[in-house]
Amino acid sequence: MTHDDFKVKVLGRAEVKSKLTPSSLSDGTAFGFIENDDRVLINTTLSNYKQDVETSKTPISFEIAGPHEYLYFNPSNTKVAIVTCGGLCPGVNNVIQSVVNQLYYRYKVKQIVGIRYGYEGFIAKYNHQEVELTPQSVDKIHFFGGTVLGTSRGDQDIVQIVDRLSKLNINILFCIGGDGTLRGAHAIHQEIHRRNLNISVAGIPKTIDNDINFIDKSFGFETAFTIANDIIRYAHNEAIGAYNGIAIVKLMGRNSGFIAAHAALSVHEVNLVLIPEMAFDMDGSNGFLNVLQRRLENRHHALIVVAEGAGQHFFDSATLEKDASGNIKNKDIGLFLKEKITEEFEAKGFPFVLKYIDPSYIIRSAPANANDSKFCGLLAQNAVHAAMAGKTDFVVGHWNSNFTLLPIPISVSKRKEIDVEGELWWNVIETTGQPASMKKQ
Ligand SMILES: Nc1ncnc2c1ncn2[C@@H]1O[C@H](COP(=O)(O)OP(=O)(O)OP(=O)(O)O)[C@@H](O)[C@H]1O
Ligand SMILES: O=P(O)(O)OC[C@H]1O[C@](O)(CO)[C@@H](O)[C@@H]1O
Ligand SMILES: [Mg+2]
Repeated sequence: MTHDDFKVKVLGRAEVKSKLTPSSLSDGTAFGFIENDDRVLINTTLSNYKQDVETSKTPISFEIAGPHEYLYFNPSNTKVAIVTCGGLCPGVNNVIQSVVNQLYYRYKVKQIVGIRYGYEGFIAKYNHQEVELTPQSVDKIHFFGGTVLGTSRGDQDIVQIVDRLSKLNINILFCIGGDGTLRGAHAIHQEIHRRNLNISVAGIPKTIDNDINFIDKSFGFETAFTIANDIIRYAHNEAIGAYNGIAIVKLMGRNSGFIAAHAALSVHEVNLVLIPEMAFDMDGSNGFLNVLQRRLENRHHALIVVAEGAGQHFFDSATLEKDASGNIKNKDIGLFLKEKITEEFEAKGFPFVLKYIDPSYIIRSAPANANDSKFCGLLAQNAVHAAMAGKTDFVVGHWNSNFTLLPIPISVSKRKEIDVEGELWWNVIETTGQPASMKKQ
């Protein structure tokens, strides 16, 4: 990838160049506006910088988000739609509320509609009616988990979506969702572009899995692993309460193990973490079962955290099922581990007590915690700034302490995963004391 791949698109030249009133203090000091060439480096190490200088390469960087002085849209006749798609995630209502408030109070945009139940809300056959959104109607929604607009999975016809956007005279569409939603947003943008329409499409990254590329964290992730933290601590009590007690906690994380890794790092009592990115064997002297048995022989209890996407290689790939959006439905690795441990230890006459805990949706249907609430508000404000300036096909992100804007295709070009040779995974290994590899010898 080159520097140019990271350039955010802007809609064609604006007819009306409205100006944003600066945020200023009574002494006239104004909060600065952002210029299009304000950027943050992807890699800030000195060695990387020297290498770029030596090879005369323009380093890869992201556009910094923030208020632009010149607006593409004229607030008095701008109409905005907001849609939420994919699985629930803490903070969706905070984002909806902050988008509405920022548009209404900062930009004086008064026409805002919510699309019901994800992308299917655009499709006539479902007969979902748009709802008007005002600061009054979204007042207090941030106290609740879920999404007041409703959500859905499943492919929808992009042509019909853009027909509906045109019919409603929408100028800006905010798509709140994960990688699937962002792919959908890009497809909508392409159809808008094909028809030469002036509609901006903005993405706001929602996923507890934290698997969106080039974004250091998605909203909801932190709340999800914080809730998991409590559950793991309680599971530890189950493990230590019995001789050779084993507690297994399965956590969401379809393809990436960030929730499991961060939850384990935040608890410190976890002995084994299994994630999708790490291949492991059941048998053999270094395999999972023997590692677990040695742990029990030494300490007489074991706390295991397993991400739902771990160990999928143990299941027959011919029986794989997909959800309505085409995402692979993982088989239950927690139950599989329970069965394998039971089989092995019973056959050996090795005493144990096993509790399997699957908190499932509980970690994602709760309201956002304080840090996520703050993060949601700032992501939303920055998405509004960029969209009002005419940016399109972008997702608002966060990198190296800055809010950023990324072209959507870049953000979905690859799923973000844990590098098992990188710092985060080594932190997990050092904190848990688990072997670096659980592969057969
Ligand atoms: N390539 C695509 N083109 C058009 N629409 C898409 C595309 N990929 C996904 N979508 C649509 O985006 C919506 C959300 O996708 P999906 O169910 O995968 O959730 P997500 O946004 O990835 O969130 P989660 O993190 O919960 O999985 C669905 O309606 C899906 O059909
Ligand atoms: O059962 P659902 O709602 O399709 O979603 C489950 C998936 O959604 C996620 O929570 C991501 O949103 C994954 O961790 C999980 O695999
Ligand atoms: Mg997804």
